[in-house]
Amino acid sequence: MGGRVNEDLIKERRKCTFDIKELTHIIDCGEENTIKRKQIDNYILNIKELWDDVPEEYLSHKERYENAIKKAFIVLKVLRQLHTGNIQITDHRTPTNVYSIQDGIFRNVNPLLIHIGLFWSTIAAQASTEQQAEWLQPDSSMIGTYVQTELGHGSFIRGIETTATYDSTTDEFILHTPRLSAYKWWPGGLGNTANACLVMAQLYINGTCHGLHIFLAQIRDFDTHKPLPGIKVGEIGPKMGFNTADNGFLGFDNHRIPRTNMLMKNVQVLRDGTYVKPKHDKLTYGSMLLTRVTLISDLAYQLSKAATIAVRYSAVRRQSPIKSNEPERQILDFVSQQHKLFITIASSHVYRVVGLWMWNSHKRVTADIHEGNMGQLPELHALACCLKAISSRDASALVEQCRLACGGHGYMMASNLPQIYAYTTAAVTYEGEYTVLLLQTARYLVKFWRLAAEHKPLPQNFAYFEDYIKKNFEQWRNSPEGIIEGFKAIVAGKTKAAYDTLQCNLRNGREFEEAWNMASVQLTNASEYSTISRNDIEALQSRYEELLALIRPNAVGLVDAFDIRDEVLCSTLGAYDGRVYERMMEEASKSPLNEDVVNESFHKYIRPVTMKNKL
Ligand SMILES: CC/C=C\C/C=C\C/C=C\CCCC(=O)SCCNC(=O)CCNC(=O)[C@H](O)C(C)(C)COP(=O)(O)OP(=O)(O)OC[C@H]1O[C@@H](n2cnc3c(N)ncnc32)[C@H](O)[C@@H]1OP(=O)(O)O
Ligand SMILES: Cc1cc2nc3c(=O)[nH]c(=O)nc-3n(C[C@H](O)[C@H](O)[C@H](O)COP(=O)(O)OP(=O)(O)OC[C@H]3O[C@@H](n4cnc5c(N)ncnc54)[C@H](O)[C@@H]3O)c2cc1C
Repeated sequence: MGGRVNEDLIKERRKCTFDIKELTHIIDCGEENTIKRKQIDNYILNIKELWDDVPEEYLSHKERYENAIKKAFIVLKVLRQLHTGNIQITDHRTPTNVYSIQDGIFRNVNPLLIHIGLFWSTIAAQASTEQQAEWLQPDSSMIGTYVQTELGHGSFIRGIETTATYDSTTDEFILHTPRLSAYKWWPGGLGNTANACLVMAQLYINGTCHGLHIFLAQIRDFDTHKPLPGIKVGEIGPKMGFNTADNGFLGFDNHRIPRTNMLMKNVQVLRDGTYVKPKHDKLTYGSMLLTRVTLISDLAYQLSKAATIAVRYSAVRRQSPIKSNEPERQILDFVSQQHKLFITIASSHVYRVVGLWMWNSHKRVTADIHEGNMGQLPELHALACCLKAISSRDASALVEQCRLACGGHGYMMASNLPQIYAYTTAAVTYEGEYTVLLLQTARYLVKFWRLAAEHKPLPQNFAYFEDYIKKNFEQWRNSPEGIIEGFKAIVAGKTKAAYDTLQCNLRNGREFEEAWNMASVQLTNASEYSTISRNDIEALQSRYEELLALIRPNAVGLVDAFDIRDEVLCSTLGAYDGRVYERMMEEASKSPLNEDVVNESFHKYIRPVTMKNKL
């Protein structure tokens, strides 16, 4: 859309006090990455077939999927060409970042998300060298997904009921779905797209259950795409979001696969049925750990999109004067509006930095595991659980706050904020539900509190537990170090409270698991344990308000630095030129309800009632 840039946005950009490009380079981890990102953006976003004439929302469920598949395979073809041309399409930060432009292409979810993000990465991490050589061919016919959750079990995966029974007479596993609750339910791309999948199932050898293992199973004919005999597969129906992801269901009726289709890097079943144990029995859960880590960066990116839309809109939107004799003000001038928006910008930076740190930690710990050293895995798991839980919860709350900050127009699909919310809030549930993951971290913390309470030696990372017990915490100081001290006091205090409740429940004769359940609200909720006083809080509040005023002139510059193209933002409210009302009118004109001046329902249903006695 041509036309002048909104005057208010021009003024905002003029008064920005820092170099926007420099911040973009910091966000991209270096200028060379910015250049590379822009090249890939240009290359892919210039493909005309990727753009819709009719907005996605006006398509039926089936049309949406078919449209998304068309685009997914255009993108896949391009990615393969880039790969063949030896152009590295992932960067060193996280594998999800370069896929972020896909948010714009699909305005929803790529049906190949799990194929690219989980199927390939699980094979790369958990299949043996020979299996990888066979399955990870760039021109493979396999379109895969990650099939774990069942109708009856998602969080408690030890409860999964699908079985893989070894038949030594034929050297095969028999995959079977024993009852309705054992049907696989949810995997992305499973409904119509995938012809293969990685299945999580209970391994049985000679009547002994060895727990959960991962198996590669072909489910559709590669040529005809028809389900193989013994496979019942389909799509699960419309959802709050993710409607182009064809999440599916799957049942096996004694479906046979070769023994060599079990992922065998960490664990093996030999020809004679001998079971060779893994070095750590949670290595099978490795894909969940990796995805939790990458999600933190992805959620930071979703926050930067929501902030860009809401801040630009708030600079353009004028409503009511502050003083009665003044013109109407930009809504960004209201301090309460700044309070709603600036925290979203800040949180995006926080989770971007933490996500990068976790990504590097994951690389380091994975290299150690490769060398047989599992020592750092529990800490990484505890951190990934907690950070995935709070980043998804924060992101969905803040995206919703941005939507509300755009008033009525934020409720329009054309603002793209409802879609960003639907995408973000799903992450609170998938890949480990919020509370369930917090309880995993609590389990880790309580273990170390027990050591502290029993005055046993603690690792350096938990020395502050001992400080808390010995009341070594200093009084609150308003400085970065002081704030960190304050947070340590909160963690120690809330862990102590939960631990004491747990002990009390145990003393009252409860079994451990029951005592744990009774303490679970304390285990997940923050309590007010702090070194901070009422005066400190007042001082912090006024400092916070000063900071809002300091950030205000740079607000538009800060979101411009995220450097998200209009084609990716997909928002009438957030485009770079700020031509909000023009874009809204143009989008409204695409509504099918504007095709006829008089809709035919008037003649069929309205007129016969309203004109009944007058005809
Ligand atoms: C690259 C990615 C790109 C794109 C992706 C983006 C978007 C994708 C969109 C959608 C994808 C959605 C995919 C899915 O949702 S797949 C399904 C995910 N499902 C889950 O996450 C299930 C959650 N449940 C669990 O993880 C487990 O059931 C559990 C809660 C962890 C409990 O497991 P359990 O076996 O019962 O273990 P516990 O008895 O509780 O603990 C025993 C012991 O093991 C430790 N532990 C648990 N998990 C791990 C792990 N992953 N790694 C290391 N250690 C682990 C646990 O701490 C405990 O240790 P102790 O020392 O205390 O004994
Ligand atoms: C959009 C989307 C995409 C998905 N994609 C995939 C996929 O590709 N592959 C796949 O395998 N799965 C996928 N899933 C499934 C997803 O991983 C599960 O839904 C998720 O792990 C939550 O499990 P659940 O549905 O069993 O929830 P439940 O565990 O039934 O949760 C319901 C409630 O019970 C509580 N609860 C459960 N257990 C405990 C406990 N021990 N202590 C305290 N409270 C508890 C929870 O906190 C929650 O409040 C997807 C889900 C969604 C929404």
